[in-house]
Amino acid sequence: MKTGIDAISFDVANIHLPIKTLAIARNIEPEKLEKGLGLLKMTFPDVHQDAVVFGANALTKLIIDNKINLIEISRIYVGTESGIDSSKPIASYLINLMEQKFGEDALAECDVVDFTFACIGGVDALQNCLDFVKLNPAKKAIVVTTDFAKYDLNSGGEYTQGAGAVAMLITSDPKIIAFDDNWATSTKGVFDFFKPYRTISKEAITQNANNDSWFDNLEAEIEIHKDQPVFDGQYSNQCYMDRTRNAYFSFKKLKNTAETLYNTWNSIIMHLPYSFQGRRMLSEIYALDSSEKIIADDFAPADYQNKIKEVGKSDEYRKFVTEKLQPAELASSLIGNLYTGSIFMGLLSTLAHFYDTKKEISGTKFGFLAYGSGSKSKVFEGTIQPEWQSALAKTKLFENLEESTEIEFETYESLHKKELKQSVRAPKNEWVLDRIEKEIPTLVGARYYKWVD
Ligand SMILES: CC(=O)SCCNC(=O)CCNC(=O)[C@H](O)C(C)(C)COP(=O)(O)OP(=O)(O)OC[C@H]1O[C@@H](n2cnc3c(N)ncnc32)[C@H](O)[C@@H]1OP(=O)(O)O
Repeated sequence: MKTGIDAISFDVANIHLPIKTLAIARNIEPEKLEKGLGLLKMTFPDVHQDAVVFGANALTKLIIDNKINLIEISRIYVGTESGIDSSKPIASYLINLMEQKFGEDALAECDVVDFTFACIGGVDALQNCLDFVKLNPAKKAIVVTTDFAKYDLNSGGEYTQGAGAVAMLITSDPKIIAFDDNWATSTKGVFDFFKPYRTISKEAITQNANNDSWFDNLEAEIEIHKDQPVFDGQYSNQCYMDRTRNAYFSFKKLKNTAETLYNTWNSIIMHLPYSFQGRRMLSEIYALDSSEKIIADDFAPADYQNKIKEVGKSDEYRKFVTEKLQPAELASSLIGNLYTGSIFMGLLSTLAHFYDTKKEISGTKFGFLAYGSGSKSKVFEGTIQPEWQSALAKTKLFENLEESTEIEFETYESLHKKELKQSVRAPKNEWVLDRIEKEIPTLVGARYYKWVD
């Protein structure tokens, strides 16, 4: 029996800053961001949007577009690293909103939970739901990945920001992609990127202006959880490379194959914190998994990185990137980082590209290389199913991304500092954050959302 993704939908922030505008304001060469990292636009949440809003919108679209009967859904598992609460999961908010829209008690027996492991939490949720459906083939599950990839102003991560969600229906006999049973994992506990609770003075919060006004009543020194991570960019790249390489070669062992694995994949879907991360990180695996290219015996360890760089710049590798990686990069260039959703947006981007260019990919294999800081990689593969095109007909990814509204640099900065009070784009047919409770002691901090027609 096959298990996999039967339907997919998304919701991304529909306002953006051209990356060139940010580059000029920050005194960075635009070519570095555009040609070096593959960035074109950076999406950013509007005043009424947060991770719950994106997740709820993607989920609502999935339900409506695919006429899902909610009684059939046994699980809604959320991958996120943008939790708005240390106790109440985003999944609990989603249940409430879906019941508001589709009827009280529609999900009363549905199991819901959040999975958090940086950017790989959505893949963990997927793997769990696949196992569940394998055991219960008549049942269905939904995976929602939702995040706001927010970095400090002027930081090295600022130009990789983005926001949005991807939702997927997981069933037996899926229409889009069926996953194989082999999954390889590589794990190591490191501090490459994390979001710790930090003790911070009230003064510092006010200077940062990144606070909500209800902090005003707190003591001078408080412990807060910031949306923005503490990170070491180059070290996080090294961890990404080390984990994905180890998981890739474990996967080869699991499959017990001497064949160059990536040659068996029509497309390669990787976690893309920015568009060109995959192509910059994969050259090592590309070089190592083919005896003709290099293998450690051919050169001293000191030559190793140079040799990898050389391979990465070769025409052969460029051709490989264009064929196998570029379709996944297209949406990332126009959106930015989606954290848990990035790998699934890469899948959607690839499918939408082949759909728009009318390429038949049914029966081909896709390879997946997932990564989450902290750190963990999972490598797995799936086969595209005969009905993938009909399942994708309503998604219209690139048409939707074209409708994004450009914002000025000043608007971006005031959104980042939470100074803007009125939405840039009036909401329509979507969930919005209505208010945060500030008065009632037993509800302080509770977030309330509403649907806007
Ligand atoms: C969150 C996670 O997923 S962990 C894994 C990734 N880590 C992150 O996303 C953390 C947040 N982000 C960051 O810290 C940073 O944005 C990073 C680490 C991703 C990038 O760091 P930077 O210092 O900005 O860029 P870096 O020097 O690594 O690369 C710039 C690239 O642009 C190229 N470049 C520079 N100038 C130009 C130019 N004028 N024209 C063309 N290319 C240029 C460089 O050659 C280099 O590419 P190459 O190494 O492939 O040759």
